Amino acid sequence: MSGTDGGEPLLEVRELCKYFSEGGGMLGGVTFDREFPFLKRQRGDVRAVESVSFDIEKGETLGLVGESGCGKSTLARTVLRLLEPTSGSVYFKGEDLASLSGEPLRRKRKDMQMIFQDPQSSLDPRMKVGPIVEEPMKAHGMLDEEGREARAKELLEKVGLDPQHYNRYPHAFSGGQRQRVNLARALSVNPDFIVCDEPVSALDVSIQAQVLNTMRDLQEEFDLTYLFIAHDLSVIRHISDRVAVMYLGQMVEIADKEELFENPQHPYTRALLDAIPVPDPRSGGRTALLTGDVPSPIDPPSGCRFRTRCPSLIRPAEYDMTDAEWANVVEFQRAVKRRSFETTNRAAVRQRHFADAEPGGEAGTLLDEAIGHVAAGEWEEAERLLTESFADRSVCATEEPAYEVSPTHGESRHYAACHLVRDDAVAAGEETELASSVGERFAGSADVGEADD
Ligand SMILES: Nc1ncnc2c1ncn2[C@@H]1O[C@H](COP(=O)(O)OP(=O)(O)OP(=O)(O)O)[C@@H](O)[C@H]1O
Repeated sequence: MSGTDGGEPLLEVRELCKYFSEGGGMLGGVTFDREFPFLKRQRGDVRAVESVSFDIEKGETLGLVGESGCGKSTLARTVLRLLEPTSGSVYFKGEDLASLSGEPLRRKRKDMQMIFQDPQSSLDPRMKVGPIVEEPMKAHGMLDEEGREARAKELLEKVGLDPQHYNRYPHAFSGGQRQRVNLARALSVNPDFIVCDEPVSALDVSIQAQVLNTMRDLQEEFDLTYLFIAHDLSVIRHISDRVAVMYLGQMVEIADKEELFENPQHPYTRALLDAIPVPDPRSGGRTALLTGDVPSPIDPPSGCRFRTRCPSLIRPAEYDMTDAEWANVVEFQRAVKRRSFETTNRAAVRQRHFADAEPGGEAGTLLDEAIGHVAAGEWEEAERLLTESFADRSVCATEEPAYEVSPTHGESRHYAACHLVRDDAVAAGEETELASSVGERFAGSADVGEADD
């Protein structure tokens, strides 16, 4: 899903995957605990980044947002080839980075710099800031000693520091100033592209905006392109032209900033936006929070990875249910999975979960069976029956979503990986292998649920 129209992309990322091996083992990936040998551990690859595609146009800032552990840093490092991709391609100025190694890759790296979250630990405390800024120039054989010193002083001034501080040590600077030193250091080799990994997260809120403004000024002056990672949507809103939202290793939505904030299409994006603290303390700060645990990237859910927490899971077409009945079924299935209530008897379970709306027909029969298991304390049986009969039959489980919709703000393309938008889509991804094997019965026939989020 290339993000932009018109201009040449500086960076093109295609179907990029990065898996971390968690060992294999002789027993087919199963290991045993030494202290508690009855405990088995399933090992497999951590699918940190899976099939990610996007473009970044020259001169723009793409904001990358998502909860901790969703794969933002791994994606950034894999794009820069600091980590070897498992598969997929990264084209920088039209050149496939995967085809480079050794000296040509090292030379290319000059054009692609990275700034990290913690300005403290990324600066060597034993070095003065002048030599710190000069270090990358030295490594790439740029200028002579005098030239490097002059450029370092000039850059210190450009990033908002006093060039007289050339001989100071990092500890003499505040957090914001240290991040400015990092900026000067990254700029020293005249890069085209800078990956900024949570560059202001460790700074006081009052300092964040100042550093972000400097970054924007530098972008203009030096014709820079940024991939800007943050978990804080207000920071993303401040700096980005377009925004990409990541969940459990995959892109779920990419759109123009205004489009993403004003017309979000993915329930995960909406949940993130709802979780932004609001300024009025009387409203309770946060309006809604994401519930449920993030599944393991070792064994992510089929279809849409967000479906196990999604407030808008689509009802399987084969069941005749009202929205309220379906909402109760989903809530019950998740509660059983979490074992989040005490087992009592059938009537109490019904009263607790289906007082206002209980489905009849085939769904009602299955539900009755599941409630019977719960009342008998047979949690596993209940969980299996509910998952197989309901959650796994949703199109959200059987088909991987990939759609493009028409934007209502701006010109950029709007990608949304959610089946809820399929009726409005101008383009859709191909049916996956999973869909054709598991979901044949449901493909093309599932109904779009109207559960509100
Ligand atoms: N070297 C590694 N070996 C195994 N798993 C890893 C490795 N690095 C990252 N992971 C796993 O990959 C997933 C993505 O991690 P990553 O650090 O990229 O996420 P993130 O979104 O940048 O998180 P944060 O905002 O906390 O930095 C996580 O499940 C993490 O545990």
